[in-house]
Amino acid sequence: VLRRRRASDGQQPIIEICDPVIARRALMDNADALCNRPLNLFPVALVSGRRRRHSDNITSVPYGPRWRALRCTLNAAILHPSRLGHMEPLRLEAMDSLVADLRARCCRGGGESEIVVVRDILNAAVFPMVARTCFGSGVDDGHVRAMRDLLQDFVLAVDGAKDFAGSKTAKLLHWRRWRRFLAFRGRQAELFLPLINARRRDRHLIRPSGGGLTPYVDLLLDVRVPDDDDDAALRPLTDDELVSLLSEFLGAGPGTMVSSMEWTLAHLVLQPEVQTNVRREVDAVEGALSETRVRQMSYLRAVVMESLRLHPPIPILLRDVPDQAGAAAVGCPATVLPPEGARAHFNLGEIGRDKNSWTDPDVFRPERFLAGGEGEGVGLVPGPKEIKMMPFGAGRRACPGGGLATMHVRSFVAALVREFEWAPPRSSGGGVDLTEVDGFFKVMKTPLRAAVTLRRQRG
Ligand code: HEM
Repeated sequence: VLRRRRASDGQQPIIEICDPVIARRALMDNADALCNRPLNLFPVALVSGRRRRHSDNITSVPYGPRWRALRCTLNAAILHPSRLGHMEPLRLEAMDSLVADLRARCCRGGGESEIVVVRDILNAAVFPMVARTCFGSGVDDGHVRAMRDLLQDFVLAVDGAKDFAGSKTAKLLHWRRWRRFLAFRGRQAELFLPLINARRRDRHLIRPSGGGLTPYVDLLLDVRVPDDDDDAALRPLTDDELVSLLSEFLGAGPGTMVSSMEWTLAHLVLQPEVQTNVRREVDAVEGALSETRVRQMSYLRAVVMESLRLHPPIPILLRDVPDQAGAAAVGCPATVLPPEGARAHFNLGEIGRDKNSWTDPDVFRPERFLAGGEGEGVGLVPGPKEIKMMPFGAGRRACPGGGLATMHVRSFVAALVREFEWAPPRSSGGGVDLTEVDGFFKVMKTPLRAAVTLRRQRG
């Protein structure tokens, strides 16, 4: 339940929490004691060599006025439920282009089923949508591809960097990888700054993208944050901060959503009866898969919730345990806390599979989230009473993007199930391997390959 082990870089002990009751006590009852992430773990902070107070995106900024200003900016204009509708044109466009692409592949194959690597087709559809949420609809395909490649390389480098974070000796040993890692920030700046400057220059002339959606970069250009030395004085964001916040948005969104879509489709491939139930619900709806229509699909919601319970796309939630109050919050005797503090790792996969919360916790059974089921009333982010799962975290630093992300995931799955049949590939072994790999994201060790067959032509 409560495991203690030392971090691989030998720096701070890790307190691993797998019990939802301890997680609730730590993150809800003792929210004040645990409201920051361990900064020395963030490769971005390592690369920039910044001091703590200069950390510069929402994930890494310490809890306080600057965090509040940045988080409110993202929430108010993009993630707030009242704004989600503005995202609809971009989402429908991305779904249409994914469906058209898959349909063309099926037709070229003469109506036979086509084998697709699901992660690849999803990445190709989701990333451009998120990039346009950031930079506006005018950003060209070449730039979008370059950003996607860079972010993918970054995720790979971060996964590789884990074993040498913080340790000087290890850094020397892995100096090649380290240098490559150092180069990322420069490459991000080279790629993003021309786009930021173009928006700086032209944004007043350009209509908002996606039917009223103001690109994230425009919001960031307008925001004023408390100054580092004087909270009462406000200043615009620096170029460095802009690059970091945009990278965070591009990194947080597509990877998590594609992971969730891939896991969900894997279960639909393995359990055709679940796929049929989703299809029945989706087929009952005529016309575009608007947000309003998708919201009414309760079985689809249950399927996505069940997928998030079993395979939370972010495997571990991190908190800095700086002092005795923090140690007490995670149920750790203060006497075992070394002067340099500790890190708390909340294992989201194990918390979602707790046998005291769920019957047959390892079984994929969406019905548990329907009315009368044991998961009825469980939300994306837990309330103060109880934690049964927390794929979007909990407490002050919980993910602000859950509403948007699950709307994207549900809509894409609905579109793909409406147009195509999904089955295991008959050739090449034919199996679906549900083995997980925990890196930056929780992904399928063997990327899902599925046999896709066109169901019907839509007018
Ligand atoms: C399925 C998709 C997603 C999952 C599973 C996910 C999960 C998470 C988790 C577990 C955390 C840590 C929460 C904590 O420490 O308590 C987090 C933080 C965060 N997420 Fe997400 N996320 C998703 C999508 C998104 C999207 C689409 C955005 C932005 C548009 C986003 C923005 C953020 C930000 C800014 C934070 C840091 C919040 C803070 O420190 O105040 N996420 N996310």
